[in-house]
Amino acid sequence: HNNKYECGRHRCGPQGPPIRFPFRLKDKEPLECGVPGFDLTCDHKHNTLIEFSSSVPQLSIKLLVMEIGYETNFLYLSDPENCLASKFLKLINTSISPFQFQFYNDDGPFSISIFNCSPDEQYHFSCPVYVASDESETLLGSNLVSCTKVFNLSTKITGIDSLMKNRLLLEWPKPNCTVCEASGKQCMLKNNGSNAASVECYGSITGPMLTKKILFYIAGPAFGSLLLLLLAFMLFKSYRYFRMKGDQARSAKFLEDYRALKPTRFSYADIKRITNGFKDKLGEGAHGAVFKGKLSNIIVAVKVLNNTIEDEGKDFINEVGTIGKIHHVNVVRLLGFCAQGFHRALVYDFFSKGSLENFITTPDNNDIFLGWDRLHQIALAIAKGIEYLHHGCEQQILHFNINPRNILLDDRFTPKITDLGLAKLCSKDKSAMSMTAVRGTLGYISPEVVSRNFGTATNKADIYSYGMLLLEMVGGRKNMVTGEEGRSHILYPEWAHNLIDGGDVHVHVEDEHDIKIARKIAIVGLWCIKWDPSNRPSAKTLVKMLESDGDKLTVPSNPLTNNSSNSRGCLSLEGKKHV
Ligand SMILES: Nc1ncnc2c1ncn2[C@@H]1O[C@H](COP(=O)(O)OP(=O)(O)OP(=O)(O)O)[C@@H](O)[C@H]1O
Repeated sequence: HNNKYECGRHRCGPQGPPIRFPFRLKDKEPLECGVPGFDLTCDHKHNTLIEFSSSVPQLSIKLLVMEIGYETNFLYLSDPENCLASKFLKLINTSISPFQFQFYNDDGPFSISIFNCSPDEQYHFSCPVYVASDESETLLGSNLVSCTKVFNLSTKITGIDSLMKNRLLLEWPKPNCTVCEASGKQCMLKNNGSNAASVECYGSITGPMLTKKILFYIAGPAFGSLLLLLLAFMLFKSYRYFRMKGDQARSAKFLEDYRALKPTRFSYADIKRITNGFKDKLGEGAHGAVFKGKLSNIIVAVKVLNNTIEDEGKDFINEVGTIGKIHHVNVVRLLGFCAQGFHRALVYDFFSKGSLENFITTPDNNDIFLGWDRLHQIALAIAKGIEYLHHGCEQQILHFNINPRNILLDDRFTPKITDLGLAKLCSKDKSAMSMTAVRGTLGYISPEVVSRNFGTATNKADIYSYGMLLLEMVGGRKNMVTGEEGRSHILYPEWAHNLIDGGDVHVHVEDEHDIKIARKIAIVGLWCIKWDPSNRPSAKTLVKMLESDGDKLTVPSNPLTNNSSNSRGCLSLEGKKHV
């Protein structure tokens, strides 16, 4: 009993049956681990063997233990030489105690025949002796013409057929551990092994067997998983390494392009990485969503375009090439782009203050209002940006969508015109409500762009939009009117003329200097929105007008003078100082 925990820990090989009471691994386990007659051994191939010895040495045989049915008291054997039939002849003449062959209970004895076949026939069989449970049938079926019957046996032993399959079933009546086994416990003889009929249960099978089980069922897979993990880790490391190498190369290329003021082409995977899986969304416009990203320590904004078509993106790349050549302090620079399958993206510098729209407000909104000097600087800088687009490039560039949302501000409130050429880059407009991709944003579109009846669209369309933007900056109101009622105001903003009434600016302004600025911006704005494009100033003139002190600027006439007094778009400024 002291050694009981030494018992039941063995197996000859990973596939072999577990060896526990009443079996014992001879020479490895103490005697009390098993019962006499149940000794097993292992061969050098890790097979489990049982020996049935006889006083006549030639009759002693060793068979392979394939399976031990501890809960059913069955032992499944086979012959390592694959000639179980000949071994069977010896077995029935040998004591196989404590085992017995399985017996029929009901059907009584039956006969078997054992044949010796000529060498010619023997190749059909694994060994010279053939067993048939039904003589004639087997002989006919197998056409054993050159076999001679060597043995006839009338027996109640069942399962003889399985000898042909090299399988023999033995059972042991005692000791009977089925109860212990069924309850997951270990089994041992009572009273120190004096009576094989009487057993008791203790511990659990999983206890002593655990080490083995751990080895075979847990440690094995665990080790395998560990190996897999190690492999995966190494793969991941090398992937990271090559990715890092790739990233470094891309970063180097990007920095090179950046210095050369050239947009870099990125793959969609790059775009994903730059935006960290599109994590930080800055906003969404009519053409797509904008995400914050990082590239070689440069913070970028990535615009992922909607409504793209899958093609080689040649037009897109050409267009991007043109836009990529545009470099001006007041125009957003295109750092890179992506054209892969359906994917189209544009990579720009990131501007922390967002768009000018965030700062369109009345002067009394101290938290947002930028101050008249700064507004003036912004207005002038935008005009310079437009002047560059219209007159400073090889090819005239028309924006067609100047509006406060498309003016971004950097840390020092330097304005940058963005969304350049987007109308051309995008195949279709998503939001028919607020935008017409080719024409611009409602509220900023010039009459001739809305309808060709009013003339042809020229660079003066951008001047019109810019004028609306200036008037918004002064009036502090959003120039977007939606719904049926607002339609006429979009076409011609009467309210803008009310900003300047009789030469005075109708905005809440205290300081003389500020009044001058507000007046100047408003007058320039009004000139820009003249109905006839030819009456609008060019971008060059705009710059001059805004750079002048403004005293000599005349207020343009209001084409709607007759009904302007009851204008629905009138700016309500009650209670504020009229200057
Ligand atoms: N380069 C950038 N840096 C910082 N923010 C940006 C940048 N580009 C765009 N944004 C922000 O992303 C949001 C969406 O911009 P986007 O240009 O797509 O739309 P929009 O101009 O508002 O609309 P639309 O495209 O219809 O004119 C806006 O809030 C804008 O301020």
